[in-house]
Amino acid sequence: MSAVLQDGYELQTMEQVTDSARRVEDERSLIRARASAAQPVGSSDTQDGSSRFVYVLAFFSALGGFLFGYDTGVVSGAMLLLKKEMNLSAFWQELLVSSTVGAAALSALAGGYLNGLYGRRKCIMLASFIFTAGGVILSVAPDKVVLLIGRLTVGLGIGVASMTVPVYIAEMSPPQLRGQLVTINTLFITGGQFIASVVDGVFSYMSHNGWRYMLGLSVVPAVLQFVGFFFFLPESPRWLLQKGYSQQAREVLTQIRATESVNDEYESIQGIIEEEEKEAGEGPVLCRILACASVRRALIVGCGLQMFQQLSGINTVMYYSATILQMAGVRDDKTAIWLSAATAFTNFLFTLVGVWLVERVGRRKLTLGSIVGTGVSLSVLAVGFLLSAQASPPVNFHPSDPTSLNSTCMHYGFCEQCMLDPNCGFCYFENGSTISDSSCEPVNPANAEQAASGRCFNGTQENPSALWAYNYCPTSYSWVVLLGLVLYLASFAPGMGPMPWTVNSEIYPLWARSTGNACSASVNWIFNVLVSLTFLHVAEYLTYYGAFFLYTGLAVLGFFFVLGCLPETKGLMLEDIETLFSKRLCTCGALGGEHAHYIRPRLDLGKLHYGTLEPEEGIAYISLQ
Ligand SMILES: O[C@H]1[C@H](O)[C@@H](O)[C@H](O)[C@@H](O)[C@H]1O
Repeated sequence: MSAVLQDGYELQTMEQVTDSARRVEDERSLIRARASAAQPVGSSDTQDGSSRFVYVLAFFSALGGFLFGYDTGVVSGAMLLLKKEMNLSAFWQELLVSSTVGAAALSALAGGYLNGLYGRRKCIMLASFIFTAGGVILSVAPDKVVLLIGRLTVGLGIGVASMTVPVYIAEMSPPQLRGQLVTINTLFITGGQFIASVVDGVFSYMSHNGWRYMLGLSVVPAVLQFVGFFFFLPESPRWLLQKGYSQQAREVLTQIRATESVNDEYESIQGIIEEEEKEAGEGPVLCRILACASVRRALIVGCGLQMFQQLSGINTVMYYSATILQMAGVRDDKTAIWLSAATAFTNFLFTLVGVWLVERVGRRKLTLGSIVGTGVSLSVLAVGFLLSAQASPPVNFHPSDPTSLNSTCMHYGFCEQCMLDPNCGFCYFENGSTISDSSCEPVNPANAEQAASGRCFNGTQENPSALWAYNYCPTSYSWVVLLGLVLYLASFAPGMGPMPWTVNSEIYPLWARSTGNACSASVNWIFNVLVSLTFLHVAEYLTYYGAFFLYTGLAVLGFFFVLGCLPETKGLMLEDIETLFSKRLCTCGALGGEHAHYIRPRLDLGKLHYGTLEPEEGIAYISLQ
């Protein structure tokens, strides 16, 4: 028999095949036994003690998530005040917003290295120290350069926290609670975003120095986290064992499980670490990850999930919610700020649904359901924008103001074209649903909430009932867009929001965990900055509905990615999860004795399938589930 071996196939004798098959079955029974041994929460005193402590631990760790949400969310409200007080150009505004996200992308990568070297606890303390320093710098900043330094500092903290906290919580949690506890971190992210929008609302009434409070308040949770970790919270036993601190590791395990009988768990972690050490190759961890097929697969799944999370447009939708609400008829600025807080609250509320569902339905079903809903609601948003564009009111008044005459705004015949040009806005009168005397006029460069001059310029407003629409057009289809927004948050927040973080915290073996999470977190930040920076340009070229149809298409791609690649990790011990991505051998009993078989596992629909191929007979996939 001639054999052509392809990548991923191994030539085996029947004896080896049978032996491997037995090993696979043994391991799988062990996993099942461990999973079923995991009792429901609070079923005994020990479990009560253990879960109480891990909940406290998750709370202090997730303050890192809160700061991530707060610092990324608070800036939009602070910018409204800052741009007036510091006279910031559009370039500086953009710089102050995106510098934080850019710094987070870089420091998430560096965080991987620091995590491996100094452990999870020290990295979380480092992040809270950086957050504190950043908050102080921002609240006392005398000028825009110091503000930039503060925003960069805060970004460094966010990056380290975003990759360390999920790993720490995952490593401390018992398997049956892990998904829920790690998802609490995302709940805190969205909670931080919500509190930030409330703080923005409250301090927006304080036109002088209000931004100092908005940006500086983050110091409070940062100090709380530092103190909590300094005095009470232990290092991860997995990291301790990996570094050879076995006695400490056993003590921490005993403390967090609230029981003396941690032998099984301790030995199982130790066994895996020893095995990993034997197999560990040489060179930088990233090269070893890329060279090892199973971990490489996990990395692709982890980075892909983070990429699709951002490509499905969450931050655009959140950022754009104020405009969507204005389209729906909210005219007053202050009301729009409070309604944006309502959007952030909806995101938070539905993340809570995710915390409740993750251990009930599992990561895979939750992510799949969520991405389907996300895609559908993105298309509802797109249709809403399309209908609004088609019914876009015409420009029928050409004011004789000299500023308008010199501007390109004068050339637009419909509101739709006018609002897609960032330099123009739509000025009109409304009588019931009738729009009259509408014009396209240049926006005031110092304040987009009014025109540069004429009827919609607040300074010399000739007619106070003239309305000004910047970035949107008055439409009677706003309810479709509003429906799309609510549907979007309700479907994105329970799954696509938290699952990329949760799944990443569990899919890598210990030796690759810090680096794997560092890479996937920075993919998240890179795509975050990419999507938010390109949104307005994409909308200019494709219009708003085009941009949202594009996001719909990306969500469809994301669906197939999740469908084909994401296995279920619910209930498994961290040490067992790697096997979901690894090449395994098994045999089909019917195959003949002296035959050699090409064997390759494949991940399909979340179940593991092991394939045996006899050259004459083709591939036969058998499922062990
Ligand atoms: O998981 C979070 C969450 O969904 C936030 O609302 C979003 O702003 C972040 O970008 C994301 O990573």
